[in-house]
Amino acid sequence: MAVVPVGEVLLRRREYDESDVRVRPGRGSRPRTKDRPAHRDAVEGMVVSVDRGRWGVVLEGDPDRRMTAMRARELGRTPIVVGDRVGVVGDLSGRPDTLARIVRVEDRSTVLRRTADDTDPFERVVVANAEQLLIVVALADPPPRTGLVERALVAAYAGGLEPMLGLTKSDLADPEEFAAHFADLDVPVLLVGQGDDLTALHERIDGRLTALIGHSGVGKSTLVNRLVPDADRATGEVSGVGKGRHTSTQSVALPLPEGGWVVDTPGIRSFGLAHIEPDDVVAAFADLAEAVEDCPRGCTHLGPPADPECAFDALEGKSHRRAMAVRDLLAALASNDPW
Ligand SMILES: Nc1nc2c(ncn2[C@@H]2O[C@H](COP(=O)(O)OP(=O)(O)OP(=O)(O)O)[C@@H](O)[C@H]2O)c(=O)[nH]1
Ligand SMILES: [Zn+2]
Repeated sequence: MAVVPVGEVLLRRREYDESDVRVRPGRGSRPRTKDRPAHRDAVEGMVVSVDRGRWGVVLEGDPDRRMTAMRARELGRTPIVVGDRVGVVGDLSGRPDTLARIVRVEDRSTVLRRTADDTDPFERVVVANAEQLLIVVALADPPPRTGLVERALVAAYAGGLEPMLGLTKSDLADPEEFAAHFADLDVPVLLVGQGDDLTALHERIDGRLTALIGHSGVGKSTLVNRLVPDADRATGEVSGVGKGRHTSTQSVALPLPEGGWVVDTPGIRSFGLAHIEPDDVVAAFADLAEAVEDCPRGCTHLGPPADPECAFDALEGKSHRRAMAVRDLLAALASNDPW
């Protein structure tokens, strides 16, 4: 039975659209909302799928207690996304043709966003409350692009997710050179290709909520099918309870047999970096967050010539190396090229 730990912050309630509230990990500055006395009897659930006005919800983290729900009218157009912690009332039996009602959406502890692209003009939260982001990258076929990974890392740090890199196709190319780019960030790097042993990955994802992203063709589906042996069936089941067919552009949470969830995020091609400030990224690193308190006001931490007095440049040793690696991420953020 999968049980997803519920962060203290998630127990507070949300009554309006806070999808624009920026999550600053480690600062304790969560948005405050008024407590809502109604629906005290609502049962806690997690959203595992979204399909045109219907949400797949599991009760208390148990994949076997799955139901379809609608959004209560009083929530208006409050976005509800995969990973959201919700309160549900009504028919919770999950039997065919029954519909529960989502009456509450809890504050999110993390948000992974995507920007607008040509298929979807709106910026959206793709996954809420994921503790980690597994960035799946092929070492060849297609060749890896550090820029793409840097942007994913920025989105993870700014959204409060712990990132890790999962490299595939190490049978086609040596991982060392690519992995070296990210060594100073202390991002865990795991081999997760077709022939790789997944024990180390399981140690990190079992019992937790992990979002997976990856460019088309990197082998993400191959990996998901190894992690969740009945993933295709699970996806089908989720769609079966909704209004229509599952659309492959929606995120879906899949239960790991060992407990915990992976959220597959098909079709994500860009991240909402335009709305991220350099300090949102820096905040993910305690030593660097402290250092930048000595930076001049408005410092973007890019170093000379833009920021000649950046405190990053006064650091030494490991912190300096990490600062320079973070500076590379901030440069990717500043350039704001799409993937
Ligand atoms: N050589 C090699 N091929 C792999 C590995 N992992 C996956 N592949 C192959 O790469 C191709 C793409 O894999 P998929 O799992 O479909 O990739 P995906 O990232 O889900 O791509 P989309 O389905 O397009 O989103 C398939 O032909 C896989 O068999 C690997 O570790 N090594
Ligand atoms: Zn600075």
